[in-house]
Amino acid sequence: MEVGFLGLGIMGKAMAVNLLRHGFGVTVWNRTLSKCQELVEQGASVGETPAAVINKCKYTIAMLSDPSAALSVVFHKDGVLEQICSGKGYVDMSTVDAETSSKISEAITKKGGYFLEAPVSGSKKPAEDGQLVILAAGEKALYDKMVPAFDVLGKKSFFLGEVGNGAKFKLVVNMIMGSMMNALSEGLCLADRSGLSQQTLLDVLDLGAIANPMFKLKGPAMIKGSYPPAFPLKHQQKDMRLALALGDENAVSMPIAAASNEAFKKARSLGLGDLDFSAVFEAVKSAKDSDSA
Ligand SMILES: NC(=O)C1=CN([C@@H]2O[C@H](COP(=O)(O)OP(=O)(O)OC[C@H]3O[C@@H](n4cnc5c(N)ncnc54)[C@H](OP(=O)(O)O)[C@@H]3O)[C@@H](O)[C@H]2O)C=CC1
Ligand SMILES: O=CCCC(=O)O
Repeated sequence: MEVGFLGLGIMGKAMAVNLLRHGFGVTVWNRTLSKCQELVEQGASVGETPAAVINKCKYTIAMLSDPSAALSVVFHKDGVLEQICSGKGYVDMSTVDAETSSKISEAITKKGGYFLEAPVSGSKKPAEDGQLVILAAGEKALYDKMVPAFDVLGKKSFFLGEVGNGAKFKLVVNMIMGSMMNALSEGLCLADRSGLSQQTLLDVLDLGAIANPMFKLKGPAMIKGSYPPAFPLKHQQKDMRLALALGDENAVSMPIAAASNEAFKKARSLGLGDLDFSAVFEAVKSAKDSDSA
C-alpha cells in the first residue's frame, strides 16, 4: 500500500518510519522540508508540497501540531484541497477540536474525497513501537481501507462514528491525563516539602490502586528535573484549552482541568513549552516557592 504522510514531528516521523519498516510505500512532506531527508534515507519519497503528495497518493495521513497547522495544510496554497478528488482519502491524525475536523471534512467531501479523523493515544515510544491507540471517526469506508496501516501504527483502533467524535474523545482523554500530571507534580512537591522521599512516594504509588504507566515512566525523570520532549508541553496545554472549550459548549464544570490548564500556561510562560509536558512540575514547584516566600 502506498500512503502520503504530512508532518514529520516527534510523532509523524516515528509513524512514517514504522510504515516504511512494514513495507508501505511512503511519500512524505514536512513544512521544514530538510526533515524529510532522514526518511528518504529509509526509503521514503518526498512531495514538494501537500498538494503534490495528494496528487501522488490515493491515501494520505497528516500528523500536525494544532488546529491552525491542520487547517493551513488543507486550505492554503499548494494545500491538500488543490488535489483531493473522488477516490482519494485524507486521514488527519493530529489532535484538534471537532470544529476544525468538521471544516476539513466538509471541504474534502465537497471535492469528492473521503475524510477520516484519527487522533491517537500514546506518545513517542508507542509510535515507534506501533502501539498507539487510534480514535477514528468519519467515513467508515475509508476507515476500512486504512485498517492495514492502523494495524501497523497501533495496538487497537476504534471507529467512533461521525466526524468530531474522535476529536472529542481524544480531548477527554488528554484532559484527564493533564490533570493527573498536575496531581503527581503537587504530590511530589508536597512529599519533598514534608521531608519525605519522592522516590519512595513513586514506589508506594506504583504498588497501589492508582499505579499507572505514566507515573512510572515520567516520575523518576521528573525527580531528576529531566524533561526530554516526548509529548511537548505546548501541545498538552493546547489540548487542555480545547477540552475546556468542549466543556464550555456542553456546560460541564471542570474546575480540576481549569486549574491544570493554568499550571500548563504558567509553564509555557516560563519558557518550558518545548519540553515534555511533565515539566509542568517546574511550574508547580515555582508556584509553591512563591507561596512560601
Ligand atoms: N508527542 C506526543 O506524544 C503526541 C502528540 N499528539 C498530537 O500529534 C500532533 C503532532 O505532535 P508532535 O509530533 O508531538 O508535534 P511536533 O511539534 O513534534 O511536530 C509538529 C509538526 O507539525 C508541523 N507544523 C507546525 N505548524 C505547521 C504549519 N503552520 N504548517 C505546516 N506544518 C506545521 C511541524 O512542522 P515543522 O517541522 O516545520 O515545524 C511538525 O511536522 C499534535 O496534534 C499533538 O497534540 C498525539 C499523541 C501523542
Ligand atoms: O496526546 C498525547 C498523548 C500522550 C500519551 O498518550 O502518552
